[in-house]
Amino acid sequence: MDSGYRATDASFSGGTLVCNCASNPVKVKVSGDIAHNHACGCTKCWKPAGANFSVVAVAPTDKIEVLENGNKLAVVDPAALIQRHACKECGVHMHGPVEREHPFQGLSFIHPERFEGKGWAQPGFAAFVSSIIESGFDPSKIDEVRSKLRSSELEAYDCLSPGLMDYIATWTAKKSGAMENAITIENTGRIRAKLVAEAANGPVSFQAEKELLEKGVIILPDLFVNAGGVIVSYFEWVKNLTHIPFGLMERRRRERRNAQITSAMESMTGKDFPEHMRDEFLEGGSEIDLVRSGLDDVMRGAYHRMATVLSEHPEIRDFRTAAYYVALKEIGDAYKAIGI
Ligand SMILES: N[C@@H](CCC(=O)N[C@@H](CSCO)C(=O)NCC(=O)O)C(=O)O
Ligand SMILES: [Zn+2]
Repeated sequence: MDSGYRATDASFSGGTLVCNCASNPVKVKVSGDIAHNHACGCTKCWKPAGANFSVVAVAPTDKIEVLENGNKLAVVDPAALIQRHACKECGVHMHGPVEREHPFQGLSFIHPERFEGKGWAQPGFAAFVSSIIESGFDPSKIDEVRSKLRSSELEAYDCLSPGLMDYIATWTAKKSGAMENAITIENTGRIRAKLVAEAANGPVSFQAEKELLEKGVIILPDLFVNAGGVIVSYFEWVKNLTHIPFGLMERRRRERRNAQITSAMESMTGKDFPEHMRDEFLEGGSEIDLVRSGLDDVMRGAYHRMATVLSEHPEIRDFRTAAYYVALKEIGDAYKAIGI
């Protein structure tokens, strides 16, 4: 990094990475351009001797091919996200695919300085800068490093660049269902699920829902699936109004009753109550158990009401419409009951 880079060639289309061995070097072909080239200060990436930073980029894993002496490669840490394949003799990391489910899945980390040819894209930023301290760098000198990086036009970050962090967060949010329109007509074709449960609000677009329903996919709507938070908030409200925790009045009495039942069963049968059930059976029901039980009951009741609507009204064919039917009918009935 200190001695600079050869110019980026816009027409660069890959090449061969070669390890540091004087004889029988490992050779890995990259068929296509690289992306996100950056300097990395982390302790995991391979660095040339004496360097504080590695230079590391990604390429699609299906564009990577081990050409020669692959038998010299071993995975550095099989538990790591990046499966860094290093040459057992010289230690250079030759390729590191990300195979597990992750925003970088399908990409392989490589070190462009190991390309035989030139023209590869220069690093665009510096990542994991503070991590160099973990390798023994003097923390009091870290500001000098940051300034030096910036003067080489490498913005210094302690994780990845904001663009990549946003990409990772977006992937995570979409996966958790915490984003609206995570399923649209752009990606319904790739959905193999038979059941979609909307864990957050509005994850399936209107058009996508139509397509999925036509394909026979069952969609459990957001207003049902993620109602748990609202239900337990209601329990909390009721508890606040009564100024008393759920189960306070009955718990000890129930414990005594359960102990009586246990000893009666033991004396009637002449056998000990099964040890693995004893504690749970004797327990009088803590507040959290009661809240979970109440939540379970409300959710089952709500599901049952939607299912009844679906079976009694053939013109209603999906759970969302059934849920709205139930909700609006209850509001209507309540209005009628008070004469509005
Ligand atoms: N402080 C730690 C950071 C290690 C780390 O998280 N490294 C990143 C970046 S590597 C290329 O940019 C990472 O994604 N690692 C995943 C992995 O190593 O499998 C340290 O320095 O050790
Ligand atoms: Zn790294």
